[in-house]
Amino acid sequence: MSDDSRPSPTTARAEARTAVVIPAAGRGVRLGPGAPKALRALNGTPMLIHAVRAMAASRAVSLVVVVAPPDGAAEVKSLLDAHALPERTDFLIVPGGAERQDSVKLGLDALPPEYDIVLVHDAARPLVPVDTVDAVIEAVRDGAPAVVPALPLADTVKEVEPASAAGDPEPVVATPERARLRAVQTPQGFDRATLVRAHETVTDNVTDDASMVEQLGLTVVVVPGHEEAFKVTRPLDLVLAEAVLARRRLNDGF
Ligand SMILES: Nc1ccn([C@@H]2O[C@H](COP(=O)(O)OP(=O)(O)OP(=O)(O)O)[C@@H](O)[C@H]2O)c(=O)n1
Ligand SMILES: C[C@](O)(CO)[C@H](O)COP(=O)(O)O
Repeated sequence: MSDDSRPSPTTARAEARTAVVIPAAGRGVRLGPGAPKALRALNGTPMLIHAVRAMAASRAVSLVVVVAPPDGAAEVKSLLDAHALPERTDFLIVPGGAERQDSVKLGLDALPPEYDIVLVHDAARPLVPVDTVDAVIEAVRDGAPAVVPALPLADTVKEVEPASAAGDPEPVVATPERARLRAVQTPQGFDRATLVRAHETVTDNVTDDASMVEQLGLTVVVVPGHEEAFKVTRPLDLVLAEAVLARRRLNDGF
């Protein structure tokens, strides 16, 4: 017997609630000595707070799970309490793990059952514009199991045979066709059940969540990324991030 009052799968996805997991437990070794990267300041405000605000700026996001440095959950709670954040958004804080993948899994494990769409967003990408966040959510709502924002590359990329010892030469093995390559950013968006299955199934070391979904044999959809969604990885990235914030302040007229 059919039940016409039951929502179709497409309608159900369009109405699904969205949560964001923000892995913020990394040390930031490539940025140099100092506090864990997510807690370092950009124009006086911790990078993590910028990232949380970037996610909470989307009206579709009703929960943000911050995955804190393993011994830093109390500090992260104090930071969230001390900064203005949208009241419509709920927050959870969980301690992170040894690798990014472990931290994302710990964040996923903390999600309440009512969230069917999950975004995973690096604290290290504090300046992603809300339009990019919304485009990712929209594509998941439209039915994609996994969505990544991405940009074409400016550099030519070479595949090399990695040196076995420091200083050894690294012969080039191949030059992939640049027009077919994309630099992938976050937030990456997922149907929750798919992302949970990917984290339960894939044990290889991977550098992003979408590649785990690829390993399940599912299609990952690309939407346009944004230059301001770059990852703060090395010291020069801090200079760029502060310049972007200064330009935004000028454009906003304060
Ligand atoms: N064990 C880890 C490692 C990384 N991350 C998070 O994953 C995101 C992307 O990682 P990356 O930029 O590599 O950060 P770090 O691991 O801190 O950087 P590095 O590799 O230079 O130490 C960051 O927001 C980082 O805090 C995490 O939550 N848990
Ligand atoms: C997830 C990611 O930001 C996509 O580009 C990236 O792979 C993270 O890499 P990292 O080495 O953990 O910074």
